[in-house]
Amino acid sequence: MLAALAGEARARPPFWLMRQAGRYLPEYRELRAKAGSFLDLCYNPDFAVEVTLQPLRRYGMDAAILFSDILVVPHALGQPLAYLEGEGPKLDPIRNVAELSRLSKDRFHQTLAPVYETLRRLTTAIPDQTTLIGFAGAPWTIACYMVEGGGSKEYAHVKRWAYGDPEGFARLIDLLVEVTADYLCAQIEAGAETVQLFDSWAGVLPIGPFRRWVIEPTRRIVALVKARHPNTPIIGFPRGAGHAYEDYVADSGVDAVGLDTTVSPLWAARNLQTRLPVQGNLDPIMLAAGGKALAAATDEILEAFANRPFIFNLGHGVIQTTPPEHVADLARQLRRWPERG
Ligand SMILES: Cc1c2[nH]c(c1CCC(=O)O)Cc1[nH]c(c(CCC(=O)O)c1C)Cc1[nH]c(c(CCC(=O)O)c1C)Cc1[nH]c(c(C)c1CCC(=O)O)C2
Repeated sequence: MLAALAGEARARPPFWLMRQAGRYLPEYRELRAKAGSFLDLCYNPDFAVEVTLQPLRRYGMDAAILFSDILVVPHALGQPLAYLEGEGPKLDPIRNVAELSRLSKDRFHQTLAPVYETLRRLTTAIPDQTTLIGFAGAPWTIACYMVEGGGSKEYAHVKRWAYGDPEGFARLIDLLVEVTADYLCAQIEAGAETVQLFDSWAGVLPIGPFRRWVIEPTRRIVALVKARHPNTPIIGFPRGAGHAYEDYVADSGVDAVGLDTTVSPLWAARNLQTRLPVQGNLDPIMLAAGGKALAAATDEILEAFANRPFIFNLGHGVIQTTPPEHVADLARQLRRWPERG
């Protein structure tokens, strides 16, 4: 995977899957029940290491992604967070500049110390040739959850703040740029060999605000991390960016880009710089569906990206109802390539 990130086209592309650890695996559900809450799982290095290793044992991915969540960052800034069964994450929303005073950097690294410990242990727990991936949410996406107080359909609160009081909203984004760069550096110092910035809600913004709240904060984080760790590749994943993918890769400074499910592989192969490593972009529902359609969709992606640096992945995370056998089928097909399944 590091060779692909350095710009090498591999005959057999490396692969890993976003959300490769999680509820579709029975061994995850078992450990999750033992841990109690999801946050207990994230902040307990014994559990987090074990959960990170579970998919590798079954499928031998080329990379291990740290088991944690993007929302530990607002949590470490002091914003109360809970994961409610069947409802997803809930935070006490922050809706204006005055409410920013509820956040504090004082206990940030202390709260996240178990995450760094998990990475340190993973450096020796994973096979030598397996790449260790760290991650964080990008400021826009983290702000979406912090302001809405959880997931949302419209992202109306966060957009109204960003559009109506850009100077005030910039204070939240600036704080997130600073702590996220610091967090990624600490992950690299603990052993992460590459880091991915998840911007899951990049696609809800029109182009002007997209430049200001997606590209610009990402560019600043990349510059801050590169100043301390110039050789660690950074993968950007601006999900739903559409045509703005071109601007994102041209202006953010990321070393590689994750493509979501809606991006045509042929469009990407034609329109993104040929030396730029790309990652993606099988529809997670295709993986859940399985069978011939899965095999054909996989071949199509592999063919489109055959002669460029490429990392096979999904276009978004593995969904809970995915049969584990389908992941085994996919791994077998990827390992055989360029021989057809
Ligand atoms: C938006 C986002 C979140 N978290 C994440 C994102 C960005 C990627 C994306 O767009 O999906 C990123 C994430 N979340 C998780 C990882 C672990 C590493 C991996 O295997 O990829 C990573 C990289 C574990 C998780 N994060 C979460 C779970 C499920 C928790 C459980 O066991 O109940 C896991 C395994 C919880 C979570 N965390 C989040 C939501 C919306 C939810 C609830 C949805 C759900 O329950 O599936 C926030």
